[in-house]
Amino acid sequence: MVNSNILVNPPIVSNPTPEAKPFLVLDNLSKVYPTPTGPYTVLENVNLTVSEGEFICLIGHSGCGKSTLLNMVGGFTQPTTGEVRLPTGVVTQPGPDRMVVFQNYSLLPWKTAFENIYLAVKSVFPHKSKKEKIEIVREHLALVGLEEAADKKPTQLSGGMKQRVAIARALAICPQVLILDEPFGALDPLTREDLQEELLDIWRRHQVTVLMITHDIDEALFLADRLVMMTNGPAATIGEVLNIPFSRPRNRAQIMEDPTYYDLRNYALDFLYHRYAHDDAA
Ligand SMILES: Nc1ncnc2c1ncn2[C@@H]1O[C@H](COP(=O)(O)OP(=O)(O)OP(=O)(O)O)[C@@H](O)[C@H]1O
Repeated sequence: MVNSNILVNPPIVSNPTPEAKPFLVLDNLSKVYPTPTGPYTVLENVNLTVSEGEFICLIGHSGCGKSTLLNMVGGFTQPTTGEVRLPTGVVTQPGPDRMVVFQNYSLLPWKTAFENIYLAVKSVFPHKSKKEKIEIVREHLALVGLEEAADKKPTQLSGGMKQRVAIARALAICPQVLILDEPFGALDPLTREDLQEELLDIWRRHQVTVLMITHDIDEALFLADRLVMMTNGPAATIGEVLNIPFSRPRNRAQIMEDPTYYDLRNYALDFLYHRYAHDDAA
């Protein structure tokens, strides 16, 4: 267990609403599921305002409702109360402006890497010429360094390569928000670190707004502008939001030499394993 008294410089804890212009707004969201034993409140009073191009990581114990929250942003499930807003309006259904990448890659196994991306591009840009669509696919395969693997099927790709294809497919249709549900959870540590660096590079070039679930505090501290820490369910909510002040582009070795890194890390660990310890995790 981590003792919060050991913090030398307490990290800056931000309010959920930054001063920058709001882009994605989670406004007083709650989610209640009907169950055989009565209504079950998963989330309550969730408020968060995200700026355009921000990188947000979400952390919290298993079952607290992180996926439920991102599913509401994705439009796959509707909030019981409150709403998710983008400048284009209230989110009521899935749309190409919000693309999701899951941990299990979700590629079509009978299609090649190229075809998996092409299908997504074709469905979102039906009016583009075939030449343009092929160009978009090639450009995005190159973005994730997979030009050579274009004709391989998912079974011929490693986990890291499959996840690169899934990210390329999501970005090829130019979403405004990229939703990542523990995208690197199934990867070995070295591949995971490579993909974190690639994701940061892609994010910088695409200027996409990212919401990412992770169970890994170090991953969140390397990637995010802000780390959203969830309380435990039932009726989970956002407990605190940590500002992660490291300048960009980030260098992992440099960050790990910075005492602030350990202040933030200890603070997040204390939140998860002391203040909001989970029965199974405490
Ligand atoms: N359709 C549903 N009906 C009833 N309960 C549900 C439904 N979907 C999810 N839940 C419950 O809501 C809670 C939150 O689930 P969710 O998958 O959002 O958590 P999570 O934080 O993403 O978990 P993990 O980190 O393990 O993926 C869990 O208790 C889950 O059992």
